[in-house]
Amino acid sequence: MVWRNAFLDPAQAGGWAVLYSQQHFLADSNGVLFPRDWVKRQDLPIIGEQGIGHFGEDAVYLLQLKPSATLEGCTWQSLRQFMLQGEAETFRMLAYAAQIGTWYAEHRFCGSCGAPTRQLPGERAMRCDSCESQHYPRISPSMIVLVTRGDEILLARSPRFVTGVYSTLAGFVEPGESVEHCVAREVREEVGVEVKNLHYIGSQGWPFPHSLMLGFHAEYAGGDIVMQEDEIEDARWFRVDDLPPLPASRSIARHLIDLYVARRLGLPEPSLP
Ligand SMILES: NC(=O)c1ccc[n+]([C@@H]2O[C@H](COP(=O)([O-])OP(=O)(O)OC[C@H]3O[C@@H](n4cnc5c(N)ncnc54)[C@H](O)[C@@H]3O)[C@@H](O)[C@H]2O)c1
Ligand SMILES: [Mg+2]
Ligand SMILES: [Zn+2]
Repeated sequence: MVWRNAFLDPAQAGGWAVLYSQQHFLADSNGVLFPRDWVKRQDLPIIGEQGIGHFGEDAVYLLQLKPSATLEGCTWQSLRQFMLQGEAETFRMLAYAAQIGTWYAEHRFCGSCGAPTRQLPGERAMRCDSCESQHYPRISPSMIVLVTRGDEILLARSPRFVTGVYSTLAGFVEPGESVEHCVAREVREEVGVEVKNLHYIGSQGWPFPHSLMLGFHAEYAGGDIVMQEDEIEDARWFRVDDLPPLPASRSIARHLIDLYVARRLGLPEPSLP
């Protein structure tokens, strides 16, 4: 089944609902989709409602709930869990739903003047009538890069990672800089080395909570590894045939690594998930 984003009017009855709060979805043994009209009879603390798209032929709505909400036979499951183990199209749907939920939760009041906002009909925007501003879903561009040196790749560990896992370097683009500049700056800040010959590989929406990852390969150009305090716990060069535990297979971090390794070892190239 294929997921497609769409703007649906919540005034329409019927369809299916995903039940969302703070990066979690209610799920039972049948999954995350519940008959919407039935859900609305369950006396749940609903904060907001959005029509978000179609899963196959079915209309899907996002019901934003208070975190205290409970539904018999259901448990709250994290978006990260669906990224790690869920079916691909279901994860795409939930990734979109979570970002719409985050946007809605963070823009119920105007950031400029503090007045309550209202949702514009027909557009994914929160409107402040008091100061006439509009607030759209926020997307945070971030670079992610695999630094390479022939048969070696530079991987690092953040203290936040699962024990033993090493990954590529990543960081948020700052206002006014290009993504290319961000790659060079973040690599310098996090591991102290210089890079050259950037190659853009591809991008990935990353809903934790609203990053857009822009992925690169870059060649090592000089410098010794100097780790950034607090951010980087360890960073080293690894040979492509002797790698540590790597990030989740659905991440662009993993794709950048797998792609480079495949090219070096003459294996078939993987495609971006
Ligand atoms: N999909 C993937 O494969 C993959 C892999 C690694 C990182 N990521 C994502 O890349 C993003 C950036 O990576 P990072 O954590 O190394 O970033 P980073 O190196 O820029 O440092 C993180 C710090 O940036 C600050 N920050 C948080 N949100 C921000 C924002 N919207 N704009 C600017 N600064 C912000 C915070 O102080 C945070 O501790 C994160 O969202 C992370 O989840 C995705
Ligand atoms: Mg970083
Ligand atoms: Zn306002």
